[in-house]
Amino acid sequence: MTDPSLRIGIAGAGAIGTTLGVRFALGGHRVSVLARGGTLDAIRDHGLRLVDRQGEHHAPATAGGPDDLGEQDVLFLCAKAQDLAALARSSQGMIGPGTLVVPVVNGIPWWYFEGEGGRHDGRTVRAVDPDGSLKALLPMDRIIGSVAFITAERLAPGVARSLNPLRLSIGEITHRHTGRADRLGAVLTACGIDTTVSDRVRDPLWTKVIANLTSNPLSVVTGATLRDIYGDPSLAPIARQMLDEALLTAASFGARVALDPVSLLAMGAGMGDVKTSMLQDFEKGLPLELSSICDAVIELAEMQGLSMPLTKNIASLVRYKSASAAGCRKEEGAP
Ligand SMILES: NC(=O)C1=CN([C@@H]2O[C@H](COP(=O)(O)OP(=O)(O)OC[C@H]3O[C@@H](n4cnc5c(N)ncnc54)[C@H](OP(=O)(O)O)[C@@H]3O)[C@@H](O)[C@H]2O)C=CC1
Ligand SMILES: CC(C)(CO)C(=O)C(=O)O
Repeated sequence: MTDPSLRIGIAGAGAIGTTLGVRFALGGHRVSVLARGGTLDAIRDHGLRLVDRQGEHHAPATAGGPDDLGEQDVLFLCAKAQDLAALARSSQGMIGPGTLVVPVVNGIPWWYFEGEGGRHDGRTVRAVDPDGSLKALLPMDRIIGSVAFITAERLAPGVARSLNPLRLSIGEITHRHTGRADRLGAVLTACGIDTTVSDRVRDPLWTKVIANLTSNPLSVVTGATLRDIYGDPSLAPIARQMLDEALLTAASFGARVALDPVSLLAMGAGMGDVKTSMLQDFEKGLPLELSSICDAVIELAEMQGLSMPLTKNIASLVRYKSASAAGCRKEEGAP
C-alpha cells in the first residue's frame, strides 16, 4: 500500500458499503463496487451518494457484477452475515494475491478461532460457516478483523445516510501488530472514518456482539426501541439477564468487554427511541441476522460448557415470529 490512491473494493452496496464507498472516494481512492439488480443499475447511472455529518456527498464509483471488477488492494465485504458466503463467492475476481479482505459484518465471524491461539484454535464457527465456504473462499492470512461502531441507513439504491460519528476498530486476527493494519487504519482515518487499530480485535468485537445480542432479538419480540429495552422495568431485567449470559461467555474466552453491565444498560437506554437493525429488517420482511448475533454466541458458550438459556429462548421466539410473519405475507400474496 505505497500508492496514495488505493484500489478499494466494496462488495455489498447497502447502508455500510455505500457509506464507506463514498468516504473512500472522497479520500481520493479508486472505488469499485460489487452490486446487483437495481442497486447496480443505480450506481452505474448515478454513482454513490451519502448524507453524513459533513453534508451531502456524491462520489464516482465503478460498479459491476461478479465478472466485471478486477483485483483490489483492499476489499470490504459489507453484507448481512447470512449473505456473506454468496457475496464472497461473487467477489472472487476482486481478490488477488495481495488483497486485504475486511469483512464488516455484525456478530461472531467465521474467522473467530483462526490464529486465536487458544484451545479451539482453527475451529470453525458452524453457525456462521456451516459448510466451510467462507474458510475456503477467503484468504485467512489476509483477513483484517473489523468492528463497526457506525449507524447507517440505506435511503435508496446507492444512497445512504449516516449521521453519527463513523468509528471502526480493526486488527489482525492473529493478535499480531503489523504495518499493514496500521496503514489501513491510517487510510480509513484520513477518509473520515475514525479507526482504532487493536492487537485484540476480539475485545471490541465482543462489546458490539453483546450490544446486538441484548437488544436486537428482544426488539423483534417486543417491537420496543432501545430506550425501553434497556430502561423499561419489564424489559430491562430481561436484557440484563441476557447480558449476564453473554458476559460470562465472553469472559470464558478471555475477552475484555469495555462496559460494565450498569453502564451498558444506562447507555443503551440513553440512545432513546432507536429501532434496532433487526427490528427494521423484521418490519421489512427481510431475513434476520440471528446466525452471527445469537446462534454463534450460543455455540461458543456451549463449547465452553456454558449455557445461555434465556438467549436461546428469545432467539426461538424471534425465529417463530419471523417465520409466522413470512407465512402471513405468503397467504396475503406478498412477494
Ligand atoms: N447499517 C448499520 O448501521 C450497521 C450495520 N452493521 C453490520 O454491517 C453489515 C452490513 O449491514 P448493512 O450495510 O446495514 O446491510 P444492508 O442490507 O443495507 O446491505 C447489504 C448489501 O449487501 C448486498 N448483497 C448481499 N448479498 C449480495 C450478493 N450476493 N451480491 C451482491 N450484493 C449483495 C445487498 O444487496 P441487495 O440490496 O441487492 O440485497 C445489500 O445492498 C451487517 O452485518 C450489519 O449488521 C454494523 C454496524 C452498523
Ligand atoms: C443500535 C445497535 C447497537 C443495537 O444493537 C445496533 O448495532 C443495531 O441496531 O444493529
